[in-house]
Amino acid sequence: MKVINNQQSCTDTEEAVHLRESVQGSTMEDVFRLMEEAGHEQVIFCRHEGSGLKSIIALHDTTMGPALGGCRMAPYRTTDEALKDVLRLSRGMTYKCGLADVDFGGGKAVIIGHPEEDKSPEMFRAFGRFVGGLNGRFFTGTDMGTMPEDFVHAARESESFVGLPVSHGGSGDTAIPTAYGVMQGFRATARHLWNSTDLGGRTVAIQGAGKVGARLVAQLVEEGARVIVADVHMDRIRSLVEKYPGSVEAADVETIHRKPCDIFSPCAIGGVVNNRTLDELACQAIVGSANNQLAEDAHGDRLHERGILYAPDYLVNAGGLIQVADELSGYHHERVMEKTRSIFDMLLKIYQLSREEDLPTCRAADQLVLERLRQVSDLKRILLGFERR
Ligand SMILES: NC(=O)c1ccc[n+]([C@@H]2O[C@H](COP(=O)([O-])OP(=O)(O)OC[C@H]3O[C@@H](n4cnc5c(N)ncnc54)[C@H](O)[C@@H]3O)[C@@H](O)[C@H]2O)c1
Repeated sequence: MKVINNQQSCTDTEEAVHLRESVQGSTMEDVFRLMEEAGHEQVIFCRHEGSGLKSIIALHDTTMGPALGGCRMAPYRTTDEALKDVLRLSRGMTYKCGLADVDFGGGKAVIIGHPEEDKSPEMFRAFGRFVGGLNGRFFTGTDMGTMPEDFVHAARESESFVGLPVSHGGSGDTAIPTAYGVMQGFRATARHLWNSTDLGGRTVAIQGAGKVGARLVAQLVEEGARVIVADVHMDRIRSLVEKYPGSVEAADVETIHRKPCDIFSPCAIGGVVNNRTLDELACQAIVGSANNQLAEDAHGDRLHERGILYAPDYLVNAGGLIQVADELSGYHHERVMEKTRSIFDMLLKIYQLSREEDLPTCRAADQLVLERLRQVSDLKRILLGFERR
């Protein structure tokens, strides 16, 4: 990042003066203020003229290990919007890694650009070089707007990439462990609410029948549950209703959250629990794969007041993260599924803490993450070795 000296020199161009004024005005100060507010360690701005790459990498917390998190590509309207997104997402990754009990910290990258128009192999190679320059402080892969194939180019420049296509050493579709983790979430919720992990006879309303949602429908039907499902792609719903007659019912995307059910499962978009939907929810619990289901933390407090049990999304959807993290220790499918199974126990622990301390579950989960960070940083006080400089 270019830092301009306070003093104006007599050789300054008009452009340099303008840049200094905008930097002095607020931008640099704001980046540090934003980093301070959420506790970020490092923010890196990357620009490559030839490929048009403009990227921001944010490392939130590396107490538990190198930062791990996807790289999102989106046509952000302003740098400010991109910066705020990467700061928010990277902080979320610290929490996700904390509860998933993986030895990684929180990080994320964004590339500013249109995923369908602006990509090129050179752009991802340039990104690969910037990530490589972090010398193992950050590992990344796909997120919204990026595909495993994009990182085949990036991986030519550095080894800090995960989630590559299987033909390039990646571990394959993360929706498999993600759906498995959500099933653990359903079972833990059933145990907590109804004292049995059996989902037979329960009604689950699933918003989004994509890679994760469609897998959940199949598994729930197999366990004897009744499923209500909505998706903006009507063909996906039609084929599920035809495949599972009598067990699956179609619902409208606008009203699925209002359907009376045991569990509402958001598996499409974020922010589904918001000021508009909160009072309309007719479920006993919310357990789903979508990221950032609560529009704001305060909505978690209101769910608690309403007596709706909320399974923190960053725990329940951690199966995909567990899989890509495992790639860095030589991927092993059974090990991934075993670790993903532990979402069941962790969720029960959160529900228990929430009940004992009358805390919203989202706050109980945050508390457990902070406790893990404290324990790991205490462990790291033990010196591993000494290298003569
Ligand atoms: N796949 C993973 O490993 C993984 C991991 C963690 C989190 N997640 C999150 O889980 C969610 C589902 O992931 P996925 O891999 O199944 O994605 P996907 O893109 O395969 O499926 C999403 C589905 O939601 C539908 N949809 C979009 N907007 C909708 C709306 N307003 N109402 C109803 N349906 C709508 C889409 O048509 C699509 O069928 C996403 O929010 C994703 O970020 C996924």
